[in-house]
Amino acid sequence: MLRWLTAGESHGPALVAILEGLPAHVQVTSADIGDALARRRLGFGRGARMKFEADQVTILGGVRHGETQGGPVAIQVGNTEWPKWETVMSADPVDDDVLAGRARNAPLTRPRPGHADLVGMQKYDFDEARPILERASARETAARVALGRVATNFLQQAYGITLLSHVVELGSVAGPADGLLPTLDDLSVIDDDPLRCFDRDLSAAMYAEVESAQKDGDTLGGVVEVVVWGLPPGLGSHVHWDRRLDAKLAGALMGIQAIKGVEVGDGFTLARTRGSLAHDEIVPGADGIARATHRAGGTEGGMSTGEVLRVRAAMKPIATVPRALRTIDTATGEATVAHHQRSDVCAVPAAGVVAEAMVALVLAEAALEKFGGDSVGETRRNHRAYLADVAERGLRIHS
Ligand SMILES: Cc1cc2nc3c(=O)[nH]c(=O)nc-3n(C[C@H](O)[C@H](O)[C@H](O)COP(=O)(O)O)c2cc1C
Ligand SMILES: C=C(O[C@@H]1CC(C(=O)O)=C[C@@H](OP(=O)(O)O)[C@H]1O)C(=O)O
Repeated sequence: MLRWLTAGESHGPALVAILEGLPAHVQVTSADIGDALARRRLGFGRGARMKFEADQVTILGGVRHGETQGGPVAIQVGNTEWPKWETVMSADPVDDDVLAGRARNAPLTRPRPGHADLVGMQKYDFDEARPILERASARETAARVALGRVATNFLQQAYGITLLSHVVELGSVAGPADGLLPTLDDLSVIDDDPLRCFDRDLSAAMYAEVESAQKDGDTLGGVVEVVVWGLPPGLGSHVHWDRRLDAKLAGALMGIQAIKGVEVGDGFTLARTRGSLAHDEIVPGADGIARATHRAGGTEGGMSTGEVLRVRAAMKPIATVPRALRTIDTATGEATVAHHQRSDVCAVPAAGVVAEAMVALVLAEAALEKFGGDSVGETRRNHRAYLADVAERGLRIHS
């Protein structure tokens, strides 16, 4: 079983992340994790913090000389701004008079609509939003991306599975039509574009959309797609709801801050399509069983089909709108506008990188459930033996 946890606040000293259940001999370095975090920091329309946030990576355990050892992998991602926040966010008690001298410590009593602020204050018995927003902040996604990179290395090294995300919609700019199956070559160039869109014309329109929102003091959401190549058939299961791969992917993607909708394959479009045009017919391929189309997005019956997997996540617009939204001051009960300092105008490309991480973690868990193994070599052998058996039974997938 693969388990993972993160801890830490947005303006605390660091985020920490633990991944437990990974086999020995996964090759991973702090430079790999640093690269993944750098991809998450990119994007057009991100706020001031992303320009200086350095994501200082330290692997604290589970890896020796660039290889996992079979024990839990622990990673720390340091927050560059910590010295400025040390008093306000100190874990140990701080004298009231010292705290009072800190501008950042003004109680946040104007909860921001669209954030966890108000309901968090109600639920956790706080008179201000600071303790809520610190943990609710998407800063935490840096820790998930760190873990996701370890899972991505594992998937690649053990089974030859590769995955990438791209932005398919941004604000009112709609991307590639449903059913389009981007190739690894299409998406390999995506890291050259901070908006992570592989269509140059669309990307240009997306830049204009962000600039226009920025000018208007507004924010944007969008839709990202994660595409996975090289999956074997049979990850997940049809036998019980909580073993379905599509359900696990949807849960993991919805678990990202600000994600409000998930689609597998052509998802919502399929609901508006007649059955004769909605499914992927099974046809003979040159070297195995093939599909005439790719509408299902690579799962049937809660299991990976062995086709390319496609999952989409819809992100709501950033909730800290510069043209501040109405709220109340909870200290006085009076109408006012929400607290606003700096924030992103658009974080959709970053959400795509986070979505990759979540998909990688879910797939790593599902693959280990299917193939087991305490070392990369062992799980690789099990995977190969399964694929050989499927082929022997005349059920090989066309590649
Ligand atoms: C990568 C990423 C960056 C984000 N940056 C911001 C931001 O700068 N300002 C903001 O208000 N919300 C930002 N968000 C979204 C908030 O964290 C999110 O709206 C908040 O947690 C409430 O959403 P929820 O209702 O889905 O939890 C970001 C989300 C992601 C995934
Ligand atoms: C720090 C990150 O994103 C932050 C997510 C975020 C939010 O409210 O979710 C608000 C902003 O943080 P701050 O309030 O410190 O400016 C973003 O910069 C990050 O992605 O690493």
